[in-house]
Amino acid sequence: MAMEKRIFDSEEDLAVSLAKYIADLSAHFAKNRGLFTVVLSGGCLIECLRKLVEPPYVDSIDWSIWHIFWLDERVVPKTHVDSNYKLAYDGFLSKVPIPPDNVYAIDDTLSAEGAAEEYEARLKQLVSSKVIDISSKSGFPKFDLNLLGMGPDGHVASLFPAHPLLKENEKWVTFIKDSPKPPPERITLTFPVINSSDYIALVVPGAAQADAVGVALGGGSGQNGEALLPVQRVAAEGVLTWFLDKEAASKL
Ligand SMILES: O=C1O[C@H](COP(=O)(O)O)[C@@H](O)[C@H](O)[C@H]1O
Repeated sequence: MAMEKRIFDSEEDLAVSLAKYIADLSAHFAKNRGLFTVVLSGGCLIECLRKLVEPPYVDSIDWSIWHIFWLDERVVPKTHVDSNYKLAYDGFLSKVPIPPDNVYAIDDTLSAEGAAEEYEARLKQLVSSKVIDISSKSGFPKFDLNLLGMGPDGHVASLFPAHPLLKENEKWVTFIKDSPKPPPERITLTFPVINSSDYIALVVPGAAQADAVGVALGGGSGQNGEALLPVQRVAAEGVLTWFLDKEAASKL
């Protein structure tokens, strides 16, 4: 795995650089695949995408090739303030012409178990129709770009510290009913899927995440050499790029 760390003077500079990084990847995949599969997190990631919906990118990106997926979702209606879909729609998707059929939201009418099963089945269909690639290395779906955020406790997606879901290595999509961060019921992609991505951007602005960034990039480990934090299990099959601002990087 190739890993790169980018540290910016401000969150504004981070957002500018992130937009260029994503636009360049969109152009790369347009040329080489004619499709661009992008996984969105919730949280502050969406705010960090704000430069993409402004000129020059809003006009220059070929949005018709984009296919949007969710890294994780809360089991709430799409209109609920806690919905990652609503966050992404209000802050990003409503502002760019991605074809609505290419936006794969999680079914908000189902239970946590049902929604996870349904999303995994939908991903399988999209693998069959060749929208999503399969990793020849892992056998798991391989998204082109996975846009990850990280919580102050080092969680990514809905994969929390010391939770048994960290070790899920068969399912593509699973569910949690005891999330330590509300709301408790969520569905999430699993680590084998996250780590099969071609490109992962770990977008981490703000002082609240500094301790976790310090542990993760400082190589902190537990007694058996095990990763202390979920974020330390992130390892892109292709390239992992950290986008940090000065505050987030202050403990490095
Ligand atoms: O609950 C969640 O938290 C993480 C991190 O959120 P942030 O607000 O600290 O950026 C987010 O990436 C995930 O998608 C979300 O469901």
